[in-house]
Amino acid sequence: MDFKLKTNPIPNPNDYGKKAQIVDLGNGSSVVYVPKFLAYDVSWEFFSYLDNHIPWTRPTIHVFGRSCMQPRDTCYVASAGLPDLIYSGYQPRAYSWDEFPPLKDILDAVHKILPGSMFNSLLLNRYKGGSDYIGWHSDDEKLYGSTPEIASVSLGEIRSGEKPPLKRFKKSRQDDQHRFALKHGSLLVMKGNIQRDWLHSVPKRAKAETTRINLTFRRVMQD
Ligand SMILES: O=C(O)CCC(=O)C(=O)O
Ligand SMILES: [Fe+2]
Repeated sequence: MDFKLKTNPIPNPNDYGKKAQIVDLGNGSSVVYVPKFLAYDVSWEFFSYLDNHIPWTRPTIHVFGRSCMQPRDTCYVASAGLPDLIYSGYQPRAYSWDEFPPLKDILDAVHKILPGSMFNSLLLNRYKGGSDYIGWHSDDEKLYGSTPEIASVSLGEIRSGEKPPLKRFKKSRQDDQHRFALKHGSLLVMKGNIQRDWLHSVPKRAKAETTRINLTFRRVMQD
């Protein structure tokens, strides 16, 4: 008897509709990068809408037993009725998609390029220059399940710091690190075991002077 997998585990970059780069990180982790996901001008329109209309906050978070101000602005959008998101001792208020119609347009574009995806929440980050950052972490909160797919759209300044922004958990040899320069209008998708086995970050970068906005679309599991 012959068996054939229902889906091809190694997707063809053309399946993503636009020129995509697929990086297999081993052990069931991979990254898909689509540099020209959104058109350049449209991306700037989204950027200025989000920069001006999102109710950005810079909350106090709690890490390693200390309180500190989160080193970037943030906002959380989620469908009604989902379990609350809590990270670093902070529970962001969940805004509704209806309050920010352009976010629904970006969500539609993400759903279209990733058939079968059903994102229901979005964490937005705004880095107002090179000293704003996000430290090494993984998005391994239980509410996303064990192998979440997370789709990340970047707008504005490219932040490709000196340090690679993805490293394997325990080992951190140079060849176990990967760096992506996330372009204006690009999409990066983290897949499979990546939140279990890898860390990612956007390091400080002295040379970055302008603002970068990042949107991470996630699916909160419902019981
Ligand atoms: O800004 C980015 O590219 C990453 C954001 C991120 O990792 C997060 O919000 O969990
Ligand atoms: Fe993250």
